[in-house]
Amino acid sequence: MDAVSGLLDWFQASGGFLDKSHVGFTVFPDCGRGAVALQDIPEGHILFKIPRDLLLSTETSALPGHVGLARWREEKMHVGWVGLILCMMWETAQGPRSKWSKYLESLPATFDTPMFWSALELEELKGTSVVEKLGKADAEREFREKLLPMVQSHPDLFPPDTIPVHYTLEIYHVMGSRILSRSFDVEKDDPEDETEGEEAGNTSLGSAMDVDAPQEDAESIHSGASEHAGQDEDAEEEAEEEESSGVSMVPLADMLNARYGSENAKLYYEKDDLRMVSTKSIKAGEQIWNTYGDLPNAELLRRYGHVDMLALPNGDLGNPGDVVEIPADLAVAALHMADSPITRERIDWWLEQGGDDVVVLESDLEVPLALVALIRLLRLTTDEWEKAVAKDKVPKPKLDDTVLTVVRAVLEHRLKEYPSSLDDDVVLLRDESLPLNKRQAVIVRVGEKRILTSAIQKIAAQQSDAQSSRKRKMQPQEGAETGRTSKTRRR
Ligand SMILES: C[S@@+](CC[C@H](N)C(=O)[O-])C[C@H]1O[C@@H](n2cnc3c(N)ncnc32)[C@H](O)[C@@H]1O
Repeated sequence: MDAVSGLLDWFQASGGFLDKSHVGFTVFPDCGRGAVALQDIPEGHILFKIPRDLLLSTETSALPGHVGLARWREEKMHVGWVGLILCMMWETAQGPRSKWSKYLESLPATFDTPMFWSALELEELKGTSVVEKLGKADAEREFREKLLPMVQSHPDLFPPDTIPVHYTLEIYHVMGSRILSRSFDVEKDDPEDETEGEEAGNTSLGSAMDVDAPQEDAESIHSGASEHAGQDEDAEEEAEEEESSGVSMVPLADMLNARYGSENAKLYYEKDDLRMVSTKSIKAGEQIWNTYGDLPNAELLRRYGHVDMLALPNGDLGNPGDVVEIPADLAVAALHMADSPITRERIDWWLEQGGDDVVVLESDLEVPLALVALIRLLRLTTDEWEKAVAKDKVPKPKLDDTVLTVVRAVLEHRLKEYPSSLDDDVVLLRDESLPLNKRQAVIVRVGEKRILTSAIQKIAAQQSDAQSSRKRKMQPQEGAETGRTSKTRRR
């Protein structure tokens, strides 16, 4: 725990407050370092406070000022995470001269996240959405096209002999992963905002983890993190609007682990500091958990490198937050429609109307309404389609038997995207010698396949009920016959 005690000394010497009588830090066997209650903690208790100037961001690092703020923006260093990554590299290169050297030393330098997996390991994630979301190629493009030119054109700030030591692609990925797994999106301290103390600013947006508004009016907004990777031209233009300067590394707050449904502490912001506050009473000896937004295992693995395994209501082990992402294109395939200009036109219109290109099936197994609306749109006759466009109206998500049959076909197609069967994967998980990355990949697939399989079974049951009821309606009704018979008899 040397790294932690050094970090705590630095934290307190730099103006941070830690309630040492209530909060300790230790290593948990299955989640690494984390916080523990040293005595019973009531709800609403301040566990620690981080002065805003201890946050590490493009606002607090001196680097953007040294480069020149105009140049920084011209080179688009304020878009995405590349600017913060460069600040973290530069602060590390400053060694003990950096205010954050003790903090940076304490951060992990290796990760279990799929960003660092081999091609063979990534194969295990086939069928899940993890691989396409990694954005490794786009991240590396940012490194080559934005970060390196900036570094090479400022030998005063980045001496050439330090480039192979501190500004490599490998370190770039490590810094990106530190941000992905540990940053917070912190609302700027707005000098225009005249309100005092607790009324500071607006609610922050979500980054790796959320920071909430001041406790009284705390209202959490979960929004996607503006990740450094995967930004195409359009997204980049949008991102320009969305400045990334609030994305901050927050010492100590990033030492808390999280598990589905276990949150008992949360980070709030005030005008001058951020505060980790208990959101429930916590018993002595219990872990102090933050929340990462109760994410599905696919996202936990991609961002944090771990998965959640809890007892589910049906007795299985898994993550209640698991979901299956279904590309809208699968509806086209399930309807046996050709990938023609006509089909493309409808899909493009769907997207223009605000429809998503991916629909999400959750563990409640409810058929996603967006999928129903999309299927109905694709099935419109030419006349109906033209009317829908003229009225600017996407069909209502009415689920009838025909649409249900297509939904089932979509889910069956989706299930086939995984190379192995659910049963095979369940057997695989019994093998205790399975390497960690493979085990986590199998856990992700199993969670998703269980949802798909159960949803298909549920639809099959609905279809067979509907079929039986149709048969009953078509057959002469027994009651009526009996009635006639009895009438006849009576006669
Ligand atoms: C914000 S940091 C928390 C502190 C971290 N445990 C450490 O040792 O520095 C997030 C990282 O903690 C680990 N972690 C958090 N919650 C976990 C959990 N429920 N199970 C396993 N690992 C977890 C993951 O490695 C994740 O990337």
